Amino acid sequence: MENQEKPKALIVIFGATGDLAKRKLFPSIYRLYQNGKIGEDFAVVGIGRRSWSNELFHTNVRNSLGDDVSGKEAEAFVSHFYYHPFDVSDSSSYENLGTLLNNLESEYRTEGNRIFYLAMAPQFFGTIANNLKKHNLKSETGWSRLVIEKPFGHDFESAKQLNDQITSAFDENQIYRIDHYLGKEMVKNIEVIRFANGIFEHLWNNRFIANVQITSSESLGVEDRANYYDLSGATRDMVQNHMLQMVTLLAMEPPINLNPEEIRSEKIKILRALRTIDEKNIDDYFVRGQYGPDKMHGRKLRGYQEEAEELQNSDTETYVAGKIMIDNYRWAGVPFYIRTGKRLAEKCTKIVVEFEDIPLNLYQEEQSEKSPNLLVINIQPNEGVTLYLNAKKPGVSSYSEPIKLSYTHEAVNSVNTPEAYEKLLHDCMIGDTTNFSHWDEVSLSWKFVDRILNRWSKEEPDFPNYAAGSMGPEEADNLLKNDGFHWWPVNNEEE
Ligand SMILES: NC(=O)C1=CN([C@@H]2O[C@H](COP(=O)(O)OP(=O)(O)OC[C@H]3O[C@@H](n4cnc5c(N)ncnc54)[C@H](OP(=O)(O)O)[C@@H]3O)[C@@H](O)[C@H]2O)C=CC1
Ligand SMILES: O=C1O[C@H](COP(=O)(O)O)[C@@H](O)[C@H](O)[C@H]1O
Repeated sequence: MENQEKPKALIVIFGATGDLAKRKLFPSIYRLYQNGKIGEDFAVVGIGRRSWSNELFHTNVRNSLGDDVSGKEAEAFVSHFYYHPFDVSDSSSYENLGTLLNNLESEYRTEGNRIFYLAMAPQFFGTIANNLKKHNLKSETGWSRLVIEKPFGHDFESAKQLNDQITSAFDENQIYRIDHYLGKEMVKNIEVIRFANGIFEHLWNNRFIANVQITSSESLGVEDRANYYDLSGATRDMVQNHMLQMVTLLAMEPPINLNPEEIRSEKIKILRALRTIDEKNIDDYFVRGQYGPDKMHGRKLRGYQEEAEELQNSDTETYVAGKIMIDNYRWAGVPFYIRTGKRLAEKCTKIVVEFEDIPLNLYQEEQSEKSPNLLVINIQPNEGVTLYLNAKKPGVSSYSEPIKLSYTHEAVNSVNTPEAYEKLLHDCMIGDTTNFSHWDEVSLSWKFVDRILNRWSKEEPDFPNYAAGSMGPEEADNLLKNDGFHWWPVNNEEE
């Protein structure tokens, strides 16, 4: 990792006329610029097929920054952007790109550092990587980094093929596979909460933790991504990457230091310890769902199959819940429940760690009710941590009631925490690979979800099976009920 106060680089965005560039990449680069995380020594080259001029590119970049951004600073920012149209499958066009990069490199004093950001469909990743190598566009004087967007493959086999293609042109340590959950402030905080607090770390094992629940619910439906999503589904879209990454951070052993390699090696051990579920037993561990129509917040909502013509009769899952077992010394017997889905009651990502209850609570009014201690890590939209304890009800009663100790991240810092992409782009510029997925993580997580998907591909589901605006199918509740647990509410008002 370089110790650069204001890293210098040429950022080449393949897919600069697309949605991701507009919604995430340009605004993130702007915030790095505005916050002084990067100085004037950078330039961005945007690539797409559209025959845009530099001026039109500038207008689009400026518009992507929102209405509040205008004036001299916005103009100074967009002046660093250059549009260079070509079809990425046309090998001859890369020569011209090379000339442009060399010219900009001296103009912007970027010391030969180059980021190639592939914000395009994955079928182009291999072609682009090969052409960059073939036409000597990898830097000779500085560093070169290849940033790859998801999805990284469709299953283990296709991910491996893709990996073979890109690693024939770039070394593993030059490849930055984005998982934007790893850039979220509270996901990064998991490690700190665990390893910087004795009261948690000493209890963080199967003697004191009854179960862990990770929910990432979305109120939005498939929106305009039907083409992508219908081939993907919730398991590939969310479980293979974001959900399993959160499981590894919650379950890993303390690293010996904070080097990316050490942290990664602990995460990989967890992925290797995930219980291999026999295909015939998948239904005991995983539940899939697809939303049907319903009303939410007064709006009449369509079911998934009515969202677009090509989705009629689709059997793609828009919801997954699962019980993940980690068969190692620390976690033997502790279920990690995950659930994620579209068109659920609300947008929320939250982790609930349920501690083992005491054998007898003399202060519990209703003995049949359990009131275990909970540690809740709020990832979004609220950011913070809440610890649920039991304390005496005020007044003459000697019964206990749950109370909560809450820390709200935003309120304390009184500024918005950096957006995930902003953080990850900066990490890439300083060469910090901690928050990117290594091939070993990607391959192990594909192998894990492939078993589930294989099993499901052999049986037609009875879809739709949950109403838009609900919290998913009933079977997902049964997963926990069978173990004597229930999902703790994720209602944002709760915290
Ligand atoms: N959008 C999002 O929120 C997210 C997207 N992603 C991933 O990011 C990547 C990009 O997604 P998104 O921006 O939504 O996609 P879009 O369809 O909006 O954009 C695709 C881009 O690729 C360019 N392109 C396509 N074919 C060629 C070609 N042959 N030569 C040169 N340029 C080409 C298009 O430019 P033109 O049309 O001008 O040729 C456009 O800029 C995908 O891998 C997606 O899965 C990941 C997470 C979230
Ligand atoms: O990667 C993805 O994530 C988003 C959810 O991200 P969040 O930061 O809003 O929680 C999801 O909507 C999308 O389908 C998926 O591709």
